[in-house]
Amino acid sequence: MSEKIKAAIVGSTGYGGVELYRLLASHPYVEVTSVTSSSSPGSLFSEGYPHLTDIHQEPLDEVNPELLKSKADVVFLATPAGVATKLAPQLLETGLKVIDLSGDFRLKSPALYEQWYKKQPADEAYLEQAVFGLAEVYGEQVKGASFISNPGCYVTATTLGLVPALEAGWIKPDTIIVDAKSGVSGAGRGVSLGNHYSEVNENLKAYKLNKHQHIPEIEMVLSDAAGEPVVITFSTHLTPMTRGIMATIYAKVDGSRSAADFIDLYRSYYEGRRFVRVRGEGILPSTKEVWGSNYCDIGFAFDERTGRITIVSVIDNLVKGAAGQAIQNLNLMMGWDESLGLQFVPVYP
Ligand SMILES: NC(=O)C1=CN([C@@H]2O[C@H](COP(=O)(O)OP(=O)(O)OC[C@H]3O[C@@H](n4cnc5c(N)ncnc54)[C@H](OP(=O)(O)O)[C@@H]3O)[C@@H](O)[C@H]2O)C=CC1
Ligand SMILES: CC(=O)N[C@@H](CCC(=O)OP(=O)(O)O)C(=O)O
Repeated sequence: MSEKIKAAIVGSTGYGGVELYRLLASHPYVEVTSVTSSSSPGSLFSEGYPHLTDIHQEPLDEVNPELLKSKADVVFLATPAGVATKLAPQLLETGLKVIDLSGDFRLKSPALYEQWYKKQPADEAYLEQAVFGLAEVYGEQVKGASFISNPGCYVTATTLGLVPALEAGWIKPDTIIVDAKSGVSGAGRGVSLGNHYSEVNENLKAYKLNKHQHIPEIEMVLSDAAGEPVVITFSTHLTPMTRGIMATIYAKVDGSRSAADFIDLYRSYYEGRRFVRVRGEGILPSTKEVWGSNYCDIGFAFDERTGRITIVSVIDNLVKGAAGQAIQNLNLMMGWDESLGLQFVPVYP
């Protein structure tokens, strides 16, 4: 390739945005030409993030579709829910490609978005246009698309852990329970009572039980895989760690299957997809084993007494759960190898 494509990051001062910057900085075919701030345009990126001193020198741009069009080919939106609803259509109208990391275009039903996000939904024509970028499941639809809605972090860990079993009809859809845990960076950089140090440290908190905004998104993917409506019990917990999501998933097995059968099924489903690693028998993944990487690692335990399979799926929420998967989607959109710029080893310990 002779020329790099130019990328802009809106919401660069947040955790998803700064992670996009970190990963794109070493992408062989991408140059970051604009990082924006809606609240402090003109200031330096390194003022808010001193680790970027001498790495990024230009002032932050304002969020202006015409300016972005003049500087970029593709725009990543790492903004809170409700921002992309209006901004993404404006950017698409200028001819830019858009990858939205928020929940604004994931649910195809405006009523469902309003119900779970308590915000005004996007225009239906754009909801239709947005391709849901769960790369290992809908990668073929991502290829050549110009507008991607990147999946939620919990959604990525949970659905990658369930889709092969549901598609194969190996688990009973009405028995699924997901017990998920996230590191605090999942809540973004903004401070709130619930995520400051003394509230989180040495603490484990359940939150948004049966009310989490990722529930309809997970059910959308699982229903698609099962070929019938699926509803789940989904419980989220805040853990005293910076990065990482673990989804521990329980379901009744349909028929007679062992953990080894599940391992074979998942290895065959994800064959050729380098970012899903299926562990061997008796080996369960932990969040640190994917830290800083784009991997989703999956392991199994089968309980013969109850007939239940336990599936453990882990990701780094900021990489596979956000920026990494967004770049994986850019690679697929552009017809490149999906792993470009993402081929790094997890940070350990
Ligand atoms: N954190 C995570 O692990 C994940 C996050 N996501 C989603 O990605 C998105 C970003 O999340 P995250 O980075 O954690 O959030 P942060 O709160 O850390 O950052 C969001 C950034 O958006 C910018 N912003 C706020 N309002 C506007 C606006 N009206 N127009 C333009 N920019 C605005 C702010 O920067 P400024 O004021 O400088 O403009 C802010 O820094 C969210 O939708 C989130 O749900 C998805 C998966 C995982
Ligand atoms: C730890 C924590 O608070 N995590 C956030 C994840 C938010 C997120 O990623 O939001 P959308 O994908 O819906 O945009 C939460 O549970 O709401």
